[in-house]
Amino acid sequence: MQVLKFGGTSVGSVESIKQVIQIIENHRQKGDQIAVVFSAMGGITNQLIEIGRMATSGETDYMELVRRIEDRHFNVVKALIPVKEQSKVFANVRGIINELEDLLRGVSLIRELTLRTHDLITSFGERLSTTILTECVKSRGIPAQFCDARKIIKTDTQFGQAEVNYTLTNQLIQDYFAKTTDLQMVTGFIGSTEKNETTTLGRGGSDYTASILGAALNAEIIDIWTDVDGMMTADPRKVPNAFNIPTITYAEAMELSHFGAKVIYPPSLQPAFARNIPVRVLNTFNPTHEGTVVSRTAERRQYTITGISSIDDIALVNVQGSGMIGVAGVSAKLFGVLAAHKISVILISQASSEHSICFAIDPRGAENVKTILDAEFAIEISHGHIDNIAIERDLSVIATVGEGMKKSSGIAGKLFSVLGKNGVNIVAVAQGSSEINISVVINKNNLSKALNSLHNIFFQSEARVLNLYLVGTGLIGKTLLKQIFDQSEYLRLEKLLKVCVVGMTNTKKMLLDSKGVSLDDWRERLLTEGVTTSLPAFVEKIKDYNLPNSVFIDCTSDKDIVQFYESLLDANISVVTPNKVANSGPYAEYRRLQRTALNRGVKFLYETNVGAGLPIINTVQGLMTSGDRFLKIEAILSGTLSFIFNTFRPGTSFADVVREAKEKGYTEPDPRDDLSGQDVARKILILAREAGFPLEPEDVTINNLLPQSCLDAPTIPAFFEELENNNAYFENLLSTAEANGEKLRFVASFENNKATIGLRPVSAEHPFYQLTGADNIVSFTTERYKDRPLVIKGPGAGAEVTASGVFADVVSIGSYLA
Ligand SMILES: NC(=O)C1=CN([C@@H]2O[C@H](COP(=O)(O)OP(=O)(O)OC[C@H]3O[C@@H](n4cnc5c(N)ncnc54)[C@H](OP(=O)(O)O)[C@@H]3O)[C@@H](O)[C@H]2O)C=CC1
Ligand SMILES: N[C@@H](CC=O)C(=O)O
Ligand code: NA
Repeated sequence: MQVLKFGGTSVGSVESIKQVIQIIENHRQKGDQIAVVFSAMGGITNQLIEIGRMATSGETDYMELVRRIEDRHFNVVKALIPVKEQSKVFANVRGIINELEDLLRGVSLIRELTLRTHDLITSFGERLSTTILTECVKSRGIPAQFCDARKIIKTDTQFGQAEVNYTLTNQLIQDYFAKTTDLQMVTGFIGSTEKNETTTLGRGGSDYTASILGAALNAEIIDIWTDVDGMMTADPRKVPNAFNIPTITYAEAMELSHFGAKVIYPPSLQPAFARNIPVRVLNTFNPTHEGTVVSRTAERRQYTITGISSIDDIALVNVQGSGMIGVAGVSAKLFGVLAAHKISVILISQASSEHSICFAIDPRGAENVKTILDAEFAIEISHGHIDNIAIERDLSVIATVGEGMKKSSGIAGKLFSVLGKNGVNIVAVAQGSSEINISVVINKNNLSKALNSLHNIFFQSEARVLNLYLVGTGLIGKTLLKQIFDQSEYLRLEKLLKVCVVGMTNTKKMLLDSKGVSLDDWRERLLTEGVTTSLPAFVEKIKDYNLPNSVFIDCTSDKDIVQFYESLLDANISVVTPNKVANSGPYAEYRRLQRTALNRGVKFLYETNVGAGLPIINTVQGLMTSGDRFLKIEAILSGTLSFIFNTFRPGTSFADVVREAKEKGYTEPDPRDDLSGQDVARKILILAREAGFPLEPEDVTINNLLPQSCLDAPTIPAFFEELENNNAYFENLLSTAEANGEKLRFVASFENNKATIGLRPVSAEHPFYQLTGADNIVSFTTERYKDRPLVIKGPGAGAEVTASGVFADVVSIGSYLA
């Protein structure tokens, strides 16, 4: 025997009823022995409740609503039952409606609606739907019989939420089914007392009917047909990556449903659970989908977590005071008074110090609870044993549920760590010793971020999502976007990383899309959909979005953007940048950013500040971490100047060589920064700081290479003009060096707390002599690398190598967050 139950949407329209009939026919064709339970047509129960209310308050137009109910059922008859059989069914439906009308007339006369009458009125929904469904099935040649559940489900007299008398009910069901071979079409939701008064079974009523029936008949399975593909790992409206759960245990379903998953109401499945009968949740509108099987034990799973659920709005009540420590009976009194006032408590947490108890409630009742507790604990409060009763609002609870969590270590660690890394403060925690639910209370504004980051971390076959915000779509920015686009498939498959660019801006326009901007047409979208921008507006948007695993990438050379870094890091957003400005300003500012990132558990990465993609900063940090000490740094740190002095020949134009360096993407946006030595000064300053020396910008001595007129040039074109004017000067520099068999190198050095940069002729024996192209070279002499220095050498400028360095920093944040 299999029991099928169809909910309100499944029997809500002609089209859906066709699906239902098809499902029933499929079972019949397979020879399955089935019984079918029906809810009222979607919306009818609420209408009946409204009609009851109207009749009680003397509103006469309730008859209009009754007409509409009748019409809706008649329309199904007209559409699904052959014409010659219709009149009999119309008469049948009319008979039921007449009974309802008589009842309502009585109610409107006495102007009183008891719970008992209320139950009787609402019973008409299931009686009407099941009557029609029975006729529809019969008209297709299936021997079916209408079964009024009031004959077989016996309850007490708690109208509205009656208790089932299982001994009597099981016997009645078994006797009834023993006597018939016809397909039984059973009204859900309703039963009757021993005196045959109509009762209803409360929330989840028709599921309950199916469960009672299944248990009494020892069914193989109970199929609950709904309008969704079973239960999901999270609410898909809040977590777009949520997916179907194929199997779940009763206990898990219970924990998840308590937290708002509305697909089924697991307490109504208790009779099936007690007899170990699996319940399958299926979709009438997608009948081939496997749905979710709820059973006593779930199969071995891929994930330790089964689902994540939330109650979006709660208030937390905190009862605290030194007078509570070691005093028995405080919680009994507290929860006793709450129970007496029928206040439902969602979550409780008490630390072993016994100094405070906090509990979560529906925020609508918060003021009332405060009044009640203030009165109940008035004496304790006046004596100072209990502080004031404090209410905290705008909170949410997230429940992470799964049998796989039992006796499995590291789950809580992972949960707290991912929330921590995303800046989600945990206000309260509760985990029962059943170990299948860890509930955390957080601020409501972090709910979406928390749900999505937890879902992302616990359902591991999914790629981790990294949300990127890019400022600067110039040379480095656009190259980075291209590299991310080209590499996205690899990252997804090999690194389980989904890199989403959710925001981008330049000086003209910004574009934000929380689903991610596709990187094949970002340029067009930025141009057409982008809106007027400013850095404060962009940063504000980022904070509003409040997405998990966020990274801010500064690919500008802007000097003012630095002011936003700290607040971004503070909001748990990592920062990656090739822009050297932040790290080469006042030392205190540099330190503050480092500390903020550290305190917040996020990353501030800038490998490309020195030597573009060459692993220079990482190397220094590695040496520092492992306890080495720096004695001397000697380096060529400008790709531009390297290129220039490797390319310039007497008799050619120095300005043209600088132009070529710019075209090749080696120079700063403003090439005066390179030629003035400013860029190199910043780099050696950053290196010295990374090596543990608290240098200020003015501690770097710049031996300038340019004639004064070039330094004074007010604009970039004027600068190039001055370079042309001074060609002889540059030729002279070069030929003097060459006459001595030397080459010109712009060298930065740091030793004995002193940083110096400047042009230096080097002879053939010097390791910097052989440098070609736009290469950089850095030589570190340290305690451990004293006899022979540690040397890093290679291309130190250019779009591809720089963007790839930025990219590597971004990906390392992905690995860190995972
Ligand atoms: N080239 C190289 O080899 C290396 C470069 N770097 C660093 O990379 C950074 C970027 O260089 P590059 O790509 O060549 O520079 P570009 O001039 O090509 O691009 C800069 C981008 O930043 C945008 N921008 C500037 N200021 C703002 C602002 N206030 N708000 C929003 N957007 C802004 C510009 O907007 P718009 O398009 O509207 O002008 C532009 O898109 C620099 O800091 C540089 O030092 C670091 C290592 C190596
Ligand atoms: N302009 C710089 C680029 C890297 O920071 C250089 O030439 O090295
Ligand atoms: Na580097």
